[in-house]
Amino acid sequence: VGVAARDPPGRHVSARSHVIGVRAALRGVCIRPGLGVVTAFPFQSAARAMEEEEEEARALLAGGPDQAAPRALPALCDPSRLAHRLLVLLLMCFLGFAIFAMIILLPFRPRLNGIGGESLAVAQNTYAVSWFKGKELNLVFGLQLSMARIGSTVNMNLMGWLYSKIEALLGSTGHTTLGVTLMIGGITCVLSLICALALAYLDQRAERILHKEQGKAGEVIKLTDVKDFSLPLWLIFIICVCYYVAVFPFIGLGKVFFTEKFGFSSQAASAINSVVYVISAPMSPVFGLLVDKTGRNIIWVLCAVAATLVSHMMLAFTMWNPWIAMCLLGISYSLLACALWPMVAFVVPEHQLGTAYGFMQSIQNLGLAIISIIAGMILDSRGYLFLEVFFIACVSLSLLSVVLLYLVNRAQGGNLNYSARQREEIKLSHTE
Ligand SMILES: C[C@H](N)C(=O)N[C@@H](CCCCN)C(=O)O
Repeated sequence: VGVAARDPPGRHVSARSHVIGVRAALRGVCIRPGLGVVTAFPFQSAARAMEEEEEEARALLAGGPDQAAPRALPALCDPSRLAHRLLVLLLMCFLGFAIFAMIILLPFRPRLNGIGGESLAVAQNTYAVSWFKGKELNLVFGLQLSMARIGSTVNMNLMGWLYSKIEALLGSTGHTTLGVTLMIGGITCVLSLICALALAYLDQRAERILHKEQGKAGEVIKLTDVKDFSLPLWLIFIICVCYYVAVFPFIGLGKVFFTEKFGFSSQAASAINSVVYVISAPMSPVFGLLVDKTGRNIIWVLCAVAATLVSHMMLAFTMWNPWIAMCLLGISYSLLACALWPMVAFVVPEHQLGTAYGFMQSIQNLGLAIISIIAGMILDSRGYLFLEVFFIACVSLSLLSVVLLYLVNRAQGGNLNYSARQREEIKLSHTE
C-alpha cells in the first residue's frame, strides 16, 4: 500500500492517504495503486469507512483545535509525551517538598498536620495515578516520598540556623524571632501553591487535549462509594494501618527507647531515630524503580512487612547494635511505601481514587491517633519490652493481611501481583 495514492477527483494527497489506505485495506477495501480507484468489498461499508477516514484526515489537516494540536505540540507541551510527564512530576515533587518542609515546623507535629498535609497527600497520590498509571507509577511514589523526606531534612537543618541568624539580627529571642523565622519558612508554602496551581492547569489541559472523559454516565463521585470497596482494597487499608502504627509511633517514642535500653546519649539517640527517614530519602526512588521493573507488588509488600517484623524483634529481644535493626527498618519502610500505595490504583476505578486514598489516610490517621495513646499507656505501665511486643503484634497482623491479600487476589484472578511483563502485555492488548 506504500505507493503514491490519488483520491477520486485526481488530487494528490499526502502520506496521510497512505495511512487511510492501509486502514481501509484492513477493513476489507482494495486500493489500486496510482489510480486511487477503490474496489470495495462489500462496497457500501467500505465506502462508509473511507468517508469516515477522510473526514478524520480533513479534521486533522484543517487543524481543528483539539485534534490537530497534540501532533504539532513540542514534547514539553504535549501531555502524551514523556518530557511533559516529567515536568508534571517535577511539580508534584515540589508540591510535596515545600509543604512537608513547612509541616515539620508546626508545633502540632507529628499528628495534628492533618488539614494541609493529608489532603495534599490525597491529591498528590491521585495525580500520580492519573498521570503515571501503567508507566512509572511505583517510581513516582518513591520520588514523591523522597522529596517529602528531603524537604523535612532540609528544614530540620536549616531552621535552627535561620532562627539564630534572625536572633542576631533583631538582637532578641522570643516570639518576634520565632514569628519571623516561621514566616520565612512559610514562604515554602507559596512555592507549593504555585506548583498546585500549575498542576491543576496542566491536568485540565491534558484532559481537554487527550479527551480524557470525566464523569462518564454513572461515574459520579459519592462518599457512599466506600460501601462498594472490594475486599482487596479493605485488606490494603488494614495492611497500611497495622504497618504504619508500628513505625510512626515507634519513631515518636524512639529517642527515649534508645537512651534507656541501649544507653545512648541524647544526640546519638536522635541520630539513630532519624535514620529511617534518612534512608527513605535516597532509597524510595530506587525501590520504586525496582517495583516498576519487576511488578509483583504483593510480594514486595510481603518482604517489606516481614523485614520490619524482624527489625522489631531484634530491637525487642536482643542487645545487638540497634543501628542494624533501624537500618533494616529504614529499608523495609521505603520499600513498603513504594509498593503499597500504588496498589490502590489497581483495585478501584479512576473516578473513585480520591475517595479511596482519602479513606486510606483517614483510617491510617485514626489508627495512628489511637495507637499512639495506647503505646504511651503501655510504656508508662509496662515498659519498653511490652511496647515492642505490642508493635510486633501490629506488624504480625499486617503480615497476616498481606498473606490474605495474596490469596484473595489469586482466587479472584486479580492483577495486584502481576509481573511487569504481564502488565505490559495487558496494556498492549488494550491498546490494540
Ligand atoms: C502522609 C501520609 N499519611 C503517609 O502516610 N504517607 C506515606 C506515603 C504516601 C505515599 C506518597 N504520596 C508515608 O510513608 O509517609
